[in-house]
Amino acid sequence: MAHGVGLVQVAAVTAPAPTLEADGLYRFYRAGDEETQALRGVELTVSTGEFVAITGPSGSGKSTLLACLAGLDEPDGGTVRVDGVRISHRPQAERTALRARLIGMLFQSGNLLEHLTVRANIDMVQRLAGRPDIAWRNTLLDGLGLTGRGRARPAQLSGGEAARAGLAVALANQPAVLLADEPTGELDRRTERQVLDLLRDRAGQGTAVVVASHSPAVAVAADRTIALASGRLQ
Ligand SMILES: Nc1ncnc2c1ncn2[C@@H]1O[C@H](COP(=O)(O)OP(=O)(O)OP(=O)(O)O)[C@@H](O)[C@H]1O
Repeated sequence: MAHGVGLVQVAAVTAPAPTLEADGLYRFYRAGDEETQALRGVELTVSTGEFVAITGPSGSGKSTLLACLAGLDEPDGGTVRVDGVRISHRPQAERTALRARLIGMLFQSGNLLEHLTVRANIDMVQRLAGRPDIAWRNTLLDGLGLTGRGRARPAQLSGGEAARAGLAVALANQPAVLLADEPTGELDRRTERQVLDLLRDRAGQGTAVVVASHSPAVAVAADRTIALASGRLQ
C-alpha cells in the first residue's frame, strides 16, 4: 500500500502537469458561400515550464490557434483547458475573467495602453486579474531592466524598452500560460535575443510558454517546435 503511494508520488514529480490542453480544435470562417477552415482538428498539450514554438506559413492558422487558446475566439469544435479549467465554450465574460487570471498575452505591438505609464499598465492588468501586487510589479520592472522607467509612457520608451515593458504587462498577472504572437517581429536581433532569453527564463520559472513566429531564432530557443499547415499540425 505504502509502496503504491510512493509510486504515485514519483509519477507526479517526473511527469509535469499539462498546463495547456487543446483537444480537437476546429475553427471555420464563413463569408457568403466561402468557407475557410482555419483549424482542422488541432491537438496540443503544453506542460508546466515548457516553451513551444508554433511555425507555419502565412495563413496556416497560427493566430487563430492562439486566439482560441487564449479564449479570445471560440473554436467551432474541440476544447481548450488551462490549468485544468475549461476556457472554451463559455460566455465571453467568463472567458475574459479566466484569461485575466490564468493567461498572459504578448503581441508584436499593442501590449501597452499609450495613455498610461508602464507602471499603470501593469497595475491595470493586475487589477483585472484581482491580484494587485506591488512587489511583483517591482520584481518585473527590475528583472526586465526597466527600473526607473516605470513612470514613462510607451511613447517615451526605446524599441527594446517597449518590448520588455510589453512582456512585463503580459506577466503582470503571473500567468500559468504565456501566449505570444510574433512577439519579436519588429525587433532587432539583440532585442529579439533579450526577449527570447526572458521567455526561456519564464518557462524555467514554471510558466507554459507558446510562441507563434516566423523567426528561426524562436524555434531555436524553444524546447519543441510544432508546425501548422492549412490548419493542421504536421
Ligand atoms: N476573421 C476572419 N475571417 C475570415 N477568415 C479569416 C479570419 N481570420 C483569419 N482568417 C483566415 O483563416 C486562415 C488562418 O489565418 P491566421 O491569421 O490564423 O493565419 P496565420 O498563420 O496566423 O497567418 P500570418 O502568419 O500571416 O499571421 C487564413 O486563411 C485567413 O485568411
